[in-house]
Amino acid sequence: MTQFNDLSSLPRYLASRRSGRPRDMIAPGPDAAQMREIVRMALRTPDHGKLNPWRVVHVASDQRDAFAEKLTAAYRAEKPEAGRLEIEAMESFARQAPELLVVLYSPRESSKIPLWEQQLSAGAFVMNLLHAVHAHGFVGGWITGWPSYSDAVRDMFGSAPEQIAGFVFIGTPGQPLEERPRPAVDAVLSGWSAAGD
Ligand SMILES: Cc1cc2nc3c(=O)[nH]c(=O)nc-3n(C[C@H](O)[C@H](O)[C@H](O)COP(=O)(O)O)c2cc1C
Repeated sequence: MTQFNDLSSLPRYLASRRSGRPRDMIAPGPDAAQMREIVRMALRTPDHGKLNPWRVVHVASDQRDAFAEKLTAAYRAEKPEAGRLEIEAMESFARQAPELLVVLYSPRESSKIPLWEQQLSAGAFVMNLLHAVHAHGFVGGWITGWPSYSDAVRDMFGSAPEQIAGFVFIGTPGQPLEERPRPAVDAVLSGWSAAGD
């Protein structure tokens, strides 16, 4: 059986990294001090121009009901025809897993650094955040879905032109993690051909 997120060495961890499924996560999650340390580690993210075009909002566990209420209201406002199941899915989204960090992409539009590079840095930041979560013995899951693309939801955490890069749910796996198919190295890695053929 594969051991995922093997913390016995850095290469072993990187070779066995696996996200958790937020809806399967149970307590414990990180405490306040661990959460600060997780974010501190994620600050070591490649970032052209030292712009830090990303920031994080922690939704505390006692704020999840309020988030669920606001999320379902935003969903209803955009989709007045939504049925009960869709609304319940939004409620579950807001309440799943012990901890929730919302990562915002905060572009510096006046900078000379292209926005594409700032977006790449935001993605790298979320990946680094996941590594930091796993380094603390927890499991993380990066998800987007409808809430990440709603301006009303974005406005709960930030303001335009910011965008939600992802919801990072954090906890302990409540179910064994399962392997996920990965591409073969040769499907991804090729040698360069100077002739372009
Ligand atoms: C930008 C982004 C958004 C994602 N959104 C979702 C999502 O909404 N729902 C989901 O099930 N997985 C989503 N994923 C995939 C998971 O985060 C995760 O990568 C996937 O389940 C595979 O697990 P792994 O990280 O162990 O490879 C997203 C990944 C990325 C990079």
